[in-house]
Amino acid sequence: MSTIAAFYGGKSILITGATGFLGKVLMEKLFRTSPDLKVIYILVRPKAGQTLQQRVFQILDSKLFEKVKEVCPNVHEKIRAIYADLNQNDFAISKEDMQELLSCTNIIFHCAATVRFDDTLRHAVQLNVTATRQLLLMASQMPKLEAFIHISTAYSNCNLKHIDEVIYPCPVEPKKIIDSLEWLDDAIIDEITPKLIRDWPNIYTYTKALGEMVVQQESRNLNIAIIRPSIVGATWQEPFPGWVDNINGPNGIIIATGKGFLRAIKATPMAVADVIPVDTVVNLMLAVGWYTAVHRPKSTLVYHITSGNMNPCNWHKMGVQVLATFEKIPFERPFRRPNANFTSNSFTSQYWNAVSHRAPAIIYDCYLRLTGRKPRMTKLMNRLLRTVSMLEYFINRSWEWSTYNTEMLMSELSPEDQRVFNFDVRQLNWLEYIENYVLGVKKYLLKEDMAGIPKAKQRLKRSCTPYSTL
Ligand SMILES: CCCCCCCCCCCCCCCCCCCCCCCCCCCCCC(=O)SCCNC(=O)CCNC(=O)[C@H](O)C(C)(C)COP(=O)(O)OP(=O)(O)OC[C@H]1O[C@@H](n2cnc3c(N)ncnc32)[C@H](O)[C@@H]1OP(=O)(O)O
Ligand SMILES: NC(=O)C1=CN([C@@H]2O[C@H](COP(=O)(O)OP(=O)(O)OC[C@H]3O[C@@H](n4cnc5c(N)ncnc54)[C@H](OP(=O)(O)O)[C@@H]3O)[C@@H](O)[C@H]2O)C=CC1
Repeated sequence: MSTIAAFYGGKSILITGATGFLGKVLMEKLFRTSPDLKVIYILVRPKAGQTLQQRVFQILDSKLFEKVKEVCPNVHEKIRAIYADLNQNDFAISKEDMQELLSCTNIIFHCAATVRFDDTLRHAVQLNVTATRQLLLMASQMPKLEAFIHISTAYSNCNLKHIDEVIYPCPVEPKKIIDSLEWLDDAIIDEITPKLIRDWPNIYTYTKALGEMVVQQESRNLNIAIIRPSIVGATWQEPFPGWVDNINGPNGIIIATGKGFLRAIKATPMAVADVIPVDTVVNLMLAVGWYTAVHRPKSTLVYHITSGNMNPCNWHKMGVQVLATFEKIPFERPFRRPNANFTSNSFTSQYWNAVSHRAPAIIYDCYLRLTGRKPRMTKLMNRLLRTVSMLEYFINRSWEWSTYNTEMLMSELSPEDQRVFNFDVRQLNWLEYIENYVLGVKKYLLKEDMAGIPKAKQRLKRSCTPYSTL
């Protein structure tokens, strides 16, 4: 019997960000391995015209939760969706709900965040910093709380090259930033933002670093741990390979390349592609929740969950494998045949953007106009190139993350727990993983029918562009 699975039995668990990519996989694994848990409270806001209940039903009715319904048929009764908006004071949680949360919660997993690179400083601070502080304050009023697990990112200190499992101080105190945002107007905030974020590449990574400082400062006598995943990718094994549900990180790039929109990218082929499967991250989270509650380390431990130092893969290898998979499993109705070039400097990058991206888009828009349709390709291409330019920072550098705490935890687990909550990334076969990843993007993101593969392959054969120049 798994000690970790048994630990979550009978527990009341609070998850923020449960409707997000990581949150859904976390809930799935919890219900599948500990169906006797008492309740999972999730803080949810209504969205896109859907009520909280509709959002919960949509998640539970998805393919991701198919196995859960077999092992935990009453899963609907075990999720308690609580209306909450982390942008508001007290999260706008009703008095009764707050009372229940405060008196019953045993474990907190804080996943909610804005992960947009271009968010405003005001909004990103509110969600990634102030809301974390607010949640810690709530946690300090929970008599039954055993552990508070905060999800950060391995890139919160990406202004450093070697990153240890410690909390690094930020140049300006989070409290000072929170206070000043209260009275500064938006125009001034925009002006001072570059000065504040200094050598961080974007507001997201900067505010995640501030969030960690807040965790350190407000930890009081709580049992807290911080988890820092690198680039979170599709599931590796559980509940099935290749599950993915948003266009963040590599996912949008895979789509744009597979559909033939993106054909060149400024990337360093030998830079480490530090992708980590989402189920690996979730397994570590659950192991950390157990360890923090049971062993109560004296200080806040930080755990890196990255692939680079244990089982490195580089962007070249990834690119080649992604392209090879497109040949076996092509996407439907591509704009052009998928192809990819790494460019090494800004000049060649601009050249390829003009020749391989903007010019074909303009020509295609002329064709659309001439046939009486609305032009759209130039706009789409411009947005794609803007997105790619924001990701470039991360595909042209390598980082070293130390993983002492993560390895220590692995050695503390029983053989059964190491199997059920496997976060040993050394066992990952990249070629197999990437193929399943691309297949998952096709199935779960693009919702393309696998029956269409032979036809898509025939089309690809007829097109004459050389396949890969990577
Ligand atoms: C095992 C997999 C390996 C993958 C390897 C890929 C190989 C692919 C192909 C082969 C060869 C080609 C060369 C390969 C070279 C390697 C390239 C790989 C790139 C991988 C880069 C990953 C870097 C991630 C870095 C992460 C660091 C921190 C990690 C974290 O902690 S948190 C999670 C990260 N957060 C995000 O990813 C959010 C980023 N997104 C944003 O901030 C915003 O979306 C935005 C970029 C600012 C754009 O905002 P907009 O206002 O314009 O609006 P919107 O969000 O609605 O999107 C607009 C349009 O842009 C499209 N789009 C959005 N995101 C992406 C994306 N990641 N890639 C492509 N396109 C994207 C979106 O579809 C919209 O399109 P439209 O509606 O048609 O206009
Ligand atoms: N994905 C990645 O590559 C990586 C992610 N991380 C970290 O992992 C965590 C989870 O990320 P991920 O799942 O990918 O992100 P998602 O964007 O998929 O999910 C974000 C979650 O936060 C919730 N949220 C955002 N704003 C609010 C709000 N005002 N009130 C209530 N809930 C809100 C979202 O709810 P809603 O559905 O209503 O929008 C959603 O559930 C984050 O802390 C992120 O920094 C770290 C490293 C890499």
